[in-house]
Amino acid sequence: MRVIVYGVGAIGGAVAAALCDNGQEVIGIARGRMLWAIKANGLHMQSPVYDKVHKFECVSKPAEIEFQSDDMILMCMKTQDTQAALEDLRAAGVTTQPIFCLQNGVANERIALRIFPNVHGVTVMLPGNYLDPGEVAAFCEPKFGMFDIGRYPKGQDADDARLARAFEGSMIVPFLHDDVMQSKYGKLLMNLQNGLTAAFGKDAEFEDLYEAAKAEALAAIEAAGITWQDVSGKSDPRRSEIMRMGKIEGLKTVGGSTAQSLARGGTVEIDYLSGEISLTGRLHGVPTPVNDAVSALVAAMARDGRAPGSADPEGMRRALKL
Ligand SMILES: NC(=O)C1=CN([C@@H]2O[C@H](COP(=O)(O)OP(=O)(O)OC[C@H]3O[C@@H](n4cnc5c(N)ncnc54)[C@H](OP(=O)(O)O)[C@@H]3O)[C@@H](O)[C@H]2O)C=CC1
Ligand SMILES: CC(C)(CO)C(=O)C(=O)O
Repeated sequence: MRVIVYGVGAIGGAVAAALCDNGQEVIGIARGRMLWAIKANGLHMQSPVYDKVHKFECVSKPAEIEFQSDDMILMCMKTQDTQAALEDLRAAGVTTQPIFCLQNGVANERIALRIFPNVHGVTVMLPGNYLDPGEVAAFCEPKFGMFDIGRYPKGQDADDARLARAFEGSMIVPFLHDDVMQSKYGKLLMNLQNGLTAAFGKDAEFEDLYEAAKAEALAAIEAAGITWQDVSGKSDPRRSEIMRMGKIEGLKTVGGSTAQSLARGGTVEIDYLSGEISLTGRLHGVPTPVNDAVSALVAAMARDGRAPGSADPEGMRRALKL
């Protein structure tokens, strides 16, 4: 059994490191300078209690892999890159192998299920950082983080158990879940902070905007009849044991995964985070002005190449009359 880590960045890097520690056969798929750095020097993974370099096979696209029926495929790219990545898997001959979506938001599983029959969701609770090509970090201790794992749209099966076993005892703690999308909706509510952190900076005051975005989200998902599970720090008792925020000497983060995308330049995932709430609201007649404004602002910042933290929360409050 091999584990294909598709999209080696912050999360894919942490996952590859945890699996390598467990003696799993890992094949990474990466691109750009990340690919060349891993090929040349391996992947350097750090946490407050961890500092290792891992060497594993890494390729530039699925077509370079001869897929086997018992391979597991872990989707670790941002949602805006999912469709193209799935098409490359199909072209490379993937059929019934399990596709696990280790991604924020709730859109990936549905996108994957159009193409592949065996799709699984994973809620990723792991603050990860893509520092530089070949360099990734996770800021929690004692573990990098924890995953809820289950079949999409519901239930759990032997492939979920196989993935959980692959992580058992590693720096990532796996939990099997009967209704993983409930957990992923709970994580989506937390990720409504991603756009705010990206726009205004991780140390800015925007609690009022987050609370307003969350209230809209709760109204929209209730109108849609969606049930969710609170997996936030305040409510999920697993977090305090497994993942406490720590420090890594000499390393700083610009913020969550969306802020990191802005910092590196390129595209952002915001339409599948705040934008998922706008979509749900529009489908069910619930206004979502705060989430609409956050998506529009962060998309514009990405388009214009603006740095994370370069927008002013007062401007948004004024525009929204908050
Ligand atoms: N970072 C975090 O703390 C957390 C992130 N998540 C979620 O995990 C997912 C991944 O996020 P994260 O790890 O931060 O993202 P990163 O951008 O750090 O890593 C994704 C990597 O995948 C690469 N990639 C994208 N498409 C392809 C492709 N077709 N072939 C090869 N490589 C590809 C990207 O390349 P390129 O850079 O060139 O685009 C990038 O290097 C997202 O859904 C995110 O929301 C969930 C919890 C926490
Ligand atoms: C909540 C957080 C910040 C870390 O788990 C995240 O999901 C992200 O950065 O996208």
